[in-house]
Amino acid sequence: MNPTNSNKKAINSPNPPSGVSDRLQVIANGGSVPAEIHPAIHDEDSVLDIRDFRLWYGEAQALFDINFSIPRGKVTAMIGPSGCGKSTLLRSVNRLNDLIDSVRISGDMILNGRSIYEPSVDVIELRKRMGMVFQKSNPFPMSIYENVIYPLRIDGERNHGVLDEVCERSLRGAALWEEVKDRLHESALGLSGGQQQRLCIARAISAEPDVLLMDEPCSALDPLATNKIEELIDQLKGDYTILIVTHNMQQAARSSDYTAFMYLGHVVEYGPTETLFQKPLLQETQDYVTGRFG
Ligand SMILES: Nc1ncnc2c1ncn2[C@@H]1O[C@H](COP(=O)(O)OP(=O)(O)OP(=O)(O)O)[C@@H](O)[C@H]1O
Repeated sequence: MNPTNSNKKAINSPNPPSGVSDRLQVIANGGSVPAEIHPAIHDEDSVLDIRDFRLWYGEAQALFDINFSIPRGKVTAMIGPSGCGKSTLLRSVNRLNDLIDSVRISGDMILNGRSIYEPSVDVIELRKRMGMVFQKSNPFPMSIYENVIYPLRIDGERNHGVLDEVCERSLRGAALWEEVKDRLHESALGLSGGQQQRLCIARAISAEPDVLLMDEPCSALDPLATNKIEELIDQLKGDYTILIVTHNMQQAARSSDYTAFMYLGHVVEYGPTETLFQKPLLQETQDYVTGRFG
């Protein structure tokens, strides 16, 4: 497939594109190429459709014409060199970027058939339908129990039976119950780093989100704690749709069902993880996943 002729800068660049291998150069020159989307994705039931999504920080465009869908009950990883827009795209799903004054967007995202960016959308309600886990665990300075049920508390739930049940279910779901069941009312800040991250996952799933967003959830953890989170991701999929940003190629290969390779704000190739890592459609993807650049 040839790059599109949509951008004059690319067409008139001193080294005009001659084919697939020049894609990243075209993008670097400010041009646009259509993403390679593997047909397998079309067989999936999609929970989130990203449509012609673009984002600017002030004058600087960080995301370009993003079009892809996130399959329900699967783990989708976003990979790509630093600064390619992975976190920006992830944060756009729950409209966290709204909190930055200079951000402007166009296009839309459709969650379970409903627009995320329509003016009438209640952003607080929208965020309740998303769980978010950050790079650095962020337990609140309160008990383990209160951390887990926090989303229900702010929703006004007072029934102790319901709160207890959600607390146990979420902690079991986050593979933390056995380790903390005898100290639920102790401070969450006394847990280890890996436990704190699993606690944040428990809090994120307590409100049964439509999508669980994870931004480098293991980057601050040691290999053992990382392993536990990866096992947990494996257990959670099916019940939850997970969208994860990772720098760690092995982690993407191990933990995800689908992978999107991004470069300078563009999705370059998106498909089943195994294919993307072993037999991608594009040489550029092959070069990235085998560590030739990035
Ligand atoms: N708050 C912000 N204001 C202005 N520019 C920003 C802001 N956040 C990110 N950017 C820019 O947007 C682009 C994409 O950044 P983003 O953090 O989304 O990339 P990333 O792929 O997640 O990077 P990394 O892997 O290093 O975390 C970068 O050029 C970055 O400098």
